Amino acid sequence: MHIVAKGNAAASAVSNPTSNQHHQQSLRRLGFCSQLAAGGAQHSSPIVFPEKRSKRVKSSSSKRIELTSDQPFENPSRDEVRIDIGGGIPAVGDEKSDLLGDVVFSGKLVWDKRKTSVSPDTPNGNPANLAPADVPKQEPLDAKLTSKALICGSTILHLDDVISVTYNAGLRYFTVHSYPIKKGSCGLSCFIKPKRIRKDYRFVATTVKDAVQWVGGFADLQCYVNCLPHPLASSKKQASSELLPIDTPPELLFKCKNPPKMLVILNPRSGSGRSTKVFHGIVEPIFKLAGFQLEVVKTTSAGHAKSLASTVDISTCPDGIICVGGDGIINEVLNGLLCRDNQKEGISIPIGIIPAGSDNSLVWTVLGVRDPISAAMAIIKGGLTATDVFAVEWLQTGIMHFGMTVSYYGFVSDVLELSEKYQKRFGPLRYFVAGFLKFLCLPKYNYEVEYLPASTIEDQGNRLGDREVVDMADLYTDVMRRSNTDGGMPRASSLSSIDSIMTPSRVSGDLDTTCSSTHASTEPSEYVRGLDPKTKRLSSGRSNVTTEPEVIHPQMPLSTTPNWPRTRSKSRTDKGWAGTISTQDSSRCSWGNNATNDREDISSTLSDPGPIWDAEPKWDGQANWDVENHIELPGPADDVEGGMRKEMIVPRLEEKWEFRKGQFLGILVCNHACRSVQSSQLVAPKAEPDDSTLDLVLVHGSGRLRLLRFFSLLQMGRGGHLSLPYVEYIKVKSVKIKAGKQKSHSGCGIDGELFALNGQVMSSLLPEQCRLIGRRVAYEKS
Ligand SMILES: Nc1ncnc2c1ncn2[C@@H]1O[C@H](COP(=O)(O)OP(=O)(O)OP(=O)(O)O)[C@@H](O)[C@H]1O
Repeated sequence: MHIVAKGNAAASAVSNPTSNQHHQQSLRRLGFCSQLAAGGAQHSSPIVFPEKRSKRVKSSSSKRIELTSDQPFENPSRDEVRIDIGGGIPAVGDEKSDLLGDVVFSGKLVWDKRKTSVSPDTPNGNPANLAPADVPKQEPLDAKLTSKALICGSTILHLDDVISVTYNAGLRYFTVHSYPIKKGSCGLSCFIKPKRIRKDYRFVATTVKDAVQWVGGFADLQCYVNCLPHPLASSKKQASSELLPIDTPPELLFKCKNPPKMLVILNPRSGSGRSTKVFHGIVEPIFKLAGFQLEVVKTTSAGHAKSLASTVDISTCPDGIICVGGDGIINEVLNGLLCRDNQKEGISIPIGIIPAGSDNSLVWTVLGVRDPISAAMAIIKGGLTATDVFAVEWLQTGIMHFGMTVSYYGFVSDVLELSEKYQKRFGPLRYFVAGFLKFLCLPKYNYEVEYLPASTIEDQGNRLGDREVVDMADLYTDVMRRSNTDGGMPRASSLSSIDSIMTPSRVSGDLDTTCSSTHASTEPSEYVRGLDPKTKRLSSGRSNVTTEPEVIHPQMPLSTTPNWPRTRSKSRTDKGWAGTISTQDSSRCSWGNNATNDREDISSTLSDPGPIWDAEPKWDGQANWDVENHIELPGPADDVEGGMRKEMIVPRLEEKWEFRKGQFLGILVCNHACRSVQSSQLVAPKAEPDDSTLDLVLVHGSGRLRLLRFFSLLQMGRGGHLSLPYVEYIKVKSVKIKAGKQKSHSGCGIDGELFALNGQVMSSLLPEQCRLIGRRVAYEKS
């Protein structure tokens, strides 16, 4: 292993400049962020956000030092405590220490562990009460700031855990604010959940200019910097020789960027009322530390969040909306966003989630975080994770409701409905009570289910010759118009109930199997029978229809469009996402295999920005989500926005809708794996939130024994429930469900909202994806 350059040489090169000009050049050469501040007004506690520094950091790569295993730190202090924050990162000197990334800056630092009093002037922990020359009498340690960590002596502080850095202009001190995971002591660690706690590390650089370099290095690495005025500036005290003049030269200030501005929608009833405490007590201070500007609105009733999201002026919260609560409040916000006049803008508004409800399956499953601090850090670190959105459409009325987690029918939706009655009396226990009662008097549920397996589309997508060209505009869905009218029952509760539904005490089995497996072509459902002739043929899988003119019946669903319902009457040009529909439809339907791969590429780009020097600033200026962060799937070039009629390719007449009819204990249509925060439950292990498919779980039959076996295996979280002989698990593009004759058991739950299942509903994915703020982390880490 080789040392490319000596870190201290680089450090001293900038710490002793001969002139201001030389100094600025040095800073530039090293890629630091000493950009001219916008005037001297920056003394007023500016919050600093890094600029696009990637190129500068990159260009300095020749001067960067590679951290290698044969470059041990010299003279580590004896009383130094090694803090391996984050776990699993090797100690400096280990053969894997290059995992800590490229060195951005190196030099000497003193880790000042003395306690300082916290005053109103120093809320961020910088030592205003210490005299500038009051440096602890400790030996300076070799220190390096790498792209992944700050290493001081044998201490490693991972940047993943860092929220921001506070620096007072003109001082040698700077403070790093972090929330590392505190592990339990060895004996208890397996019983105690790892928890993040705040830790502030104060360091003293060799010189003021060095301090600026260190802080600039953090800014280069996308850490937020709170740059405060000199502590003596206000008291007009004489600056010592070590201090810079009160009017700090502008080249030593970091350029201020607009801090992220977001709207927080907080459901004060979530999690039995703990959400307010969670937000104000735990999460808000973290956002403040990171410089976020938040406008907090507490909901006053069910539906408030939806109306807020549908009407909010996005220029007041250009960086997104943060939902504080359970899955229900997120669902409201999603539906509100999709109700906006400009739907394309609506769905592109990023959604952040702070879990504070009974269950938060979405953020846990998709981002891998389940505690509020980790969720806040994911938002602060930024990045976007694309997530499919499904629409459940009531085919007879055209009403739509959107979701990102799951829609469900049968026993679970019945329990949710019943649990509403016990909300006040039992709180979160209501699911258990309702589940138990429902279990004791378990009804029989009858449904007709039609589904379009995902593989059918992909197979057909490869057979170019068999495709039919359909005018894209005819397939455009007027989703907004119909989704504005909500129908059905009032909301009952969330999916969390699946987890906590029941532990039955009595079992009596009833092992009837009444499912029938029929092909849609031979036994179309009533709904399919009601379609126009062409649609019927499309749905039934016959392959001899080619060019006859298409008749579109208002209010009539079309089964040729597996991923989205088709348009009725809305004009094409005024709909924001028409163009993207064209692109995505094509990729979803016609080039299924390629599309899947391309989509994964795109998703991974979103989730992983690559090396830090290639990363864009996360909150750079005013967000323009359409342009800067638009998630677009690959597909043929189109120009719908320009008014051209687009064509898309739809698999021709080969859609093999499968048909099931009979008794079902439950039907679950999952958009992601549906992990539960409360247990190891995992409903759809193969589901991915961005794979353009839905995962259908059919629990056939009736009877308590079946139900008990299913739930017992479901709770184990190993997918055992899917191996039961009466459970089917299929990846699908679209599902149609219709209740049997027992109208009393016909609820439909969507992400915690409960609706009446009147007539037939169809679940399918929207062509656009939603953006959750944050990147996925490994589940174990949270
Ligand atoms: N101020 C309010 N008063 C009453 N209900 C509200 C209020 N704000 C939101 N709601 C409703 O509460 C529902 C549940 O919210 P959320 O999912 O955030 O909490 P939760 O604790 O997970 O609840 P649950 O376990 O019942 O789903 C939302 O769907 C919304 O309709």
